[in-house]
Amino acid sequence: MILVFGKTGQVATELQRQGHVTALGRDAADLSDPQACAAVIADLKPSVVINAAAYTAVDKAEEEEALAQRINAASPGAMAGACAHLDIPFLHVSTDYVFDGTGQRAWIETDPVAPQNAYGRTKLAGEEAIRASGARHIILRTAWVFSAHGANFVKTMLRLSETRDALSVVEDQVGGPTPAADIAATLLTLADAMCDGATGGTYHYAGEPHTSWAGFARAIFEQAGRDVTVTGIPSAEYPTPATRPLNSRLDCAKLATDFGITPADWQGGLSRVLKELTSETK
Ligand SMILES: NC(=O)C1=CN([C@@H]2O[C@H](COP(=O)(O)OP(=O)(O)OC[C@H]3O[C@@H](n4cnc5c(N)ncnc54)[C@H](OP(=O)(O)O)[C@@H]3O)[C@@H](O)[C@H]2O)C=CC1
Ligand SMILES: Cc1cn([C@H]2C[C@H](O)[C@@H](COP(=O)(O)OP(=O)(O)O[C@H]3O[C@@H](C)C(=O)[C@@H](O)[C@H]3O)O2)c(=O)[nH]c1=O
Ligand SMILES: [Mg+2]
Repeated sequence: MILVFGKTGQVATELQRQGHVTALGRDAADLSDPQACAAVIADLKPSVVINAAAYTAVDKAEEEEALAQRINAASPGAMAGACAHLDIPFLHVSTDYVFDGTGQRAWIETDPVAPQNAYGRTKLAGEEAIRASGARHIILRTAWVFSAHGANFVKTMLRLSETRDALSVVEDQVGGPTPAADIAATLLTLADAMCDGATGGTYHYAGEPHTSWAGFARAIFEQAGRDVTVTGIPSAEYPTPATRPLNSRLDCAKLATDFGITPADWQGGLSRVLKELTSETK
């Protein structure tokens, strides 16, 4: 049995579509309660666990860091501990926001981390708790996740285009938008490999080609056929409670070398997500 924490989120939804998984929502496992998360693993005795739940509200985390820390660090740590006890692999999703965003080069897995906001600090603490647990694990760092479900930048842009014909979007934050469907497929492949005895570790997986949020917005409006003018602005002109890293590029070569998994094609993924959204006549 593949046990998934998370049911309604972007990655959790795609995992349920693509894999034969048992997905636990907040009602079955609340990540603000680490002991309850560990107990459910001990109880169900799955063959592998994937954690696709997290506190992902980046700005709100600035005010709720203690809660975000329980959800993003204490609970994944407790889950990993329970997996170590059962001797089963644990797969977890982390973020580009563990990096400080300096430089232009794509980050490799061993680069120094230095999160710039509360969400990033809690996600980094989650990584550290998992590594300390003794569980055989994969920490898959990804970035800029989008899908037809849940809250994401694509859906925000489409919503804004209903009432606006011009938008200002930051152009100095650069990264790789990543379709949730590709993350789910990658996690399922990695879960198999881990069950077959792969060593695991920390890996980067994101979409290519790299672009800015402004570039991503332009691609969204172009593919969706919406006539919205996007003006690229520096981050300083779009103040938010949480500071975002400027350089979010993730180097995904290690995943290709060890597992033959290449970066996601976000432009193709965007086309599929837009089709799905139109077929739902949203
Ligand atoms: N979104 C992004 O751009 C990125 C995400 N990631 C990481 O990828 C992973 C998946 O993210 P994504 O699919 O986008 O997440 P979403 O924001 O789409 O969904 C978050 C999920 O976590 C659940 N959740 C939140 N709090 C709790 C709680 N206390 N107890 C139980 N469940 C809870 C939510 O359930 P509910 O519906 O009940 O609130 C929801 O299912 C996360 O680890 C995230 O940090 C990494 C990089 C980028
Ligand atoms: C709506 C809007 C946003 N922006 C900017 C703000 C921000 O810098 C950028 C993206 O906005 P978002 O709020 O979608 O970004 P954010 O919620 O920070 O997205 C992040 O979520 C977490 C969970 C991650 O792990 C990251 O990889 C990343 O995907 O666009 C504009 O410049 N103009 C706009 O009109
Ligand atoms: Mg957001």
